[in-house]
Amino acid sequence: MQALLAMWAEKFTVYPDGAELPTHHDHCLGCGPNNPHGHHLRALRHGDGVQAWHTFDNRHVGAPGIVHGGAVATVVDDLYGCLLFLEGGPAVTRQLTIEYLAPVLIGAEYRLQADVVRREGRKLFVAARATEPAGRAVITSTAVFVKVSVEHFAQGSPPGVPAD
Ligand SMILES: CCCCCCCCCCCC(=O)SCCNC(=O)CCNC(=O)[C@H](O)C(C)(C)COP(=O)(O)OP(=O)(O)OC[C@H]1O[C@@H](n2cnc3c(N)ncnc32)[C@H](O)[C@@H]1OP(=O)(O)O
Repeated sequence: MQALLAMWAEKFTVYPDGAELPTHHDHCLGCGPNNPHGHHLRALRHGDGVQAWHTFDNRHVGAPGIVHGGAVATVVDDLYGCLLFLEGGPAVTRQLTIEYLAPVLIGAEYRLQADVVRREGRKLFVAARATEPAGRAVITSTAVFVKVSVEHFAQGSPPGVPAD
């Protein structure tokens, strides 16, 4: 676990505009390339925020043809987690809200954008949206993240080690 924490710490560096941001780790449900249940999200720096183009597949279906709301929340939460790479240190989700404005469709590509709205002590207030190619927003979101030390994550087992 200590090696993983050290690797995370190295990811909090400078990323130029347009650069692809790193994954949190290989098995992350949002962005990990080696999680077979995951979303494999890839995020880019976009100005002071992050953006991603994302297509949900049938592993994340709720009503037929429509993405499960929890899957949408997972991806938005993870996109905020990518925004942290621009903040210079880790934080965790304390509150997450999603406004589901229109169904998110399986197989359709959406543009996701997340930005820091304001910083207050150890709190980061962030906002995100997903839009169709034509520009209509299908979800909007706000969240409160709380900055933590890298050691916060030592509470869990390393990925690949069964917790049960
Ligand atoms: C690359 C590696 C990185 C790793 C990245 C890993 C992958 C990222 C994935 C995406 C992100 C996630 O899923 S993260 C995983 C899901 N989240 C978690 O597991 C977090 C679980 N919660 C906790 O561990 C704890 O509650 C903490 C550490 C967040 C905070 O605990 P605490 O220190 O006791 O503080 P707490 O009382 O809860 O409140 C913290 C501050 O937030 C304020 N606060 C609380 N609720 C609200 C609210 N709704 N709106 C405004 N403010 C609020 C409080 O007033 C307080 O302000 P003030 O008094 O400070 O002013």
